[in-house]
Amino acid sequence: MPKPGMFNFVNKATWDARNALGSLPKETDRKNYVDLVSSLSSSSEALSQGKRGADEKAQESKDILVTSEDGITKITFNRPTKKNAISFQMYLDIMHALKNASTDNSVITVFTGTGDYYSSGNDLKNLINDAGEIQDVVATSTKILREFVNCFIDFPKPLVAVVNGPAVGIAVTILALFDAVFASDRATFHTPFSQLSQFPEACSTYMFPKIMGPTKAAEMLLFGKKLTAREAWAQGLVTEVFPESTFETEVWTRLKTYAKLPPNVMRISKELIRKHEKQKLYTVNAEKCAAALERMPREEYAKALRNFLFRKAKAKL
Ligand SMILES: CCCCC/C=C/CC(=O)SCCNC(=O)CCNC(=O)[C@H](O)C(C)(C)COP(=O)(O)OP(=O)(O)OC[C@H]1O[C@@H](n2cnc3c(N)ncnc32)[C@H](O)[C@@H]1OP(=O)(O)O
Repeated sequence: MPKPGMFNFVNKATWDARNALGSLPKETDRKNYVDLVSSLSSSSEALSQGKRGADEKAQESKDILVTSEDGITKITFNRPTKKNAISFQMYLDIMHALKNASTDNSVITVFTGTGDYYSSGNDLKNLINDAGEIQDVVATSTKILREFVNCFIDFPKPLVAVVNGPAVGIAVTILALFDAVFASDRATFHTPFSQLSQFPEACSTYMFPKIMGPTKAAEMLLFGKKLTAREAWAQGLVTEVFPESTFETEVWTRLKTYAKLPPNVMRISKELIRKHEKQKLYTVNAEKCAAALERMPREEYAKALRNFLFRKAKAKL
């Protein structure tokens, strides 16, 4: 083989390395190569395990709790004083937790909330700065949102929501990407997007009509109708509703049984279920994000935000 040119970096490096070996017998050359690759792969595994361990520690932020027990990784919205509203940091922590959960030893992954709420959705204060001024952070939000939703589309193991109380906004829409949704009869499901001058996210514009039919989906996504747990079950968004008094015991007993099912077959079945939809879901997610960036009526949005942020002060007047 003639010596490759100086800008042909990879081939030149290969050529130089081979040349340096001189006339080594082919078999010895092959064995050395296999030994080298084996040593590299075991050290890179150790490195990634060490890194994963460090990541696990890093993700123990106070607002998102991650625990793993009985084959179940539990991701908890843990910001009860703010009704578990999801801050920017929490979106990042959840993505991190999902990435770890996809490769840890657990069989299923579960989301739930601390306190009386499951989650009040996006933290509306994500969009204001320390001085209380509304900022145009739509571009940043859109980027995080797209990656966040893709993590749910791609999540390879069974994903279950244990909806312990009211859920609002993105905490509701994302449920359509879960494999099972267990709700307390105290839970409600509210998507006030028009009231907030926002577009429905998390592929709900595609998944909700598919799950509940277009008119029921429009009732939720366009008109912001709040559903009770039983209504959400009747529309197919919720798998099963449990009485509040026995909710935790019944649900966790059930989940522990599910976590004993063979993990590989569940993972492959989930892949087969989602396979034909994946491309569509990525597209819908990207389209919603592009619409938020380019077509969001910012004045209406700012007004809706101001109404929420200053509602308590107004009520006192
Ligand atoms: C990366 C970005 C991605 C963007 C993705 C977009 C998603 C869209 C959505 O999720 S839209 C949905 C947004 N959520 C809401 O509109 C809910 C707003 N909150 C409320 O309407 C009410 O707070 C309530 C109905 C959830 C609860 O009412 P209640 O009267 O029982 O309690 P308080 O209002 O006093 O709430 C207690 C404190 O919690 C704060 N809080 C609650 N929800 C949010 C929230 N979503 N964002 C920010 N803060 C929230 C509330 O302000 C109180 O705090 P305070 O005690 O400091 O006043």
